[in-house]
Amino acid sequence: MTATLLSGKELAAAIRAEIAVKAAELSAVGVRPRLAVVYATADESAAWYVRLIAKTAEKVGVGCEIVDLGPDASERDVRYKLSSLSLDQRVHGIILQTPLPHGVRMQDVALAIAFEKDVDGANPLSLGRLVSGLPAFAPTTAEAVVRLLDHHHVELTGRRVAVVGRSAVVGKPVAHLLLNQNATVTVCHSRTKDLAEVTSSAEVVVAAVGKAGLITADHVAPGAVVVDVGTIPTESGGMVGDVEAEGVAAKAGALTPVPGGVGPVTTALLLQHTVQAASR
Ligand SMILES: Nc1nc(=O)c2c([nH]1)NC[C@@H]1CN(c3ccc(C(=O)N[C@@H](CCC(=O)O)C(=O)O)cc3)C=[N+]21
Repeated sequence: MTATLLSGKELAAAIRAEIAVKAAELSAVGVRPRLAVVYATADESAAWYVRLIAKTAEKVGVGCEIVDLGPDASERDVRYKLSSLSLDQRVHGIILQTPLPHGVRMQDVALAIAFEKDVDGANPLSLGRLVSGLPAFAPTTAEAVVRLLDHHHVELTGRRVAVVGRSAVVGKPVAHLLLNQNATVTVCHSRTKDLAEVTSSAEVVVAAVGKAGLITADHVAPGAVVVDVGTIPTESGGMVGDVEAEGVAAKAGALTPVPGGVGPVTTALLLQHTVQAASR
């Protein structure tokens, strides 16, 4: 048996087409949706992702402002920039890219992102509102996982789902979104004892750790649905996920590819949130 590939390309294209229409409508009444992308790292893959956002934004008629604070930016520098962008009437969405400079913590600086512009759900207030059932933007990667499963008609109600990873940007919010879809969610992490035993008793496994090949065939039940959130750059300039794809594809029922899975949906949702923020 070989797993069905759950592509994210078609869903991402459909979301982009929707955004293009809405962005054009807004531009026609004088509101051009605009996203600010802030980064403060010399990390090559972050710079690559920033360019990808800018390129995609341009294609769908969303303005994009790239702010490079440099890898030596202080907490104060980052907060100041996020505060001024929050006050800037022309900017509707703000994303602060990771990784951040040494000693700068996302939860501290993201408080400076106005929550109406917090299109990647980074402000602790957004996460709190989300969990409380109040309107808020979810972190795009977490939302992309649930949207992709829905697009491929993967039922979540009553299903056992194992989330591997507990970050504030993916693991925790995706666990919450899955819970909202009535899944029974187990969150695993680096201290989980016998990870393979836990994940192989799940019908859906979401891998969101950032360690290449962590999830092998031994970690999944025959026929399970596996979502790979990892995007780890390889030395040859490619990209791999948290899932050892070849082995897992031979055992799982379905698997999201890397690239071409969760990634494109993530970027599309970032722009969709920006258009939603602009239409308010
Ligand atoms: N605050 C914050 N939020 C993020 O969401 C965030 C971040 N920081 N830092 C960096 C990572 C990385 N990330 C990716 C998103 C989409 C693709 C993506 O679309 N990848 C294409 C690759 C296409 C190609 O290889 O050319 C694909 O999967 O098909 C990749 C990586 C979001 N991140």
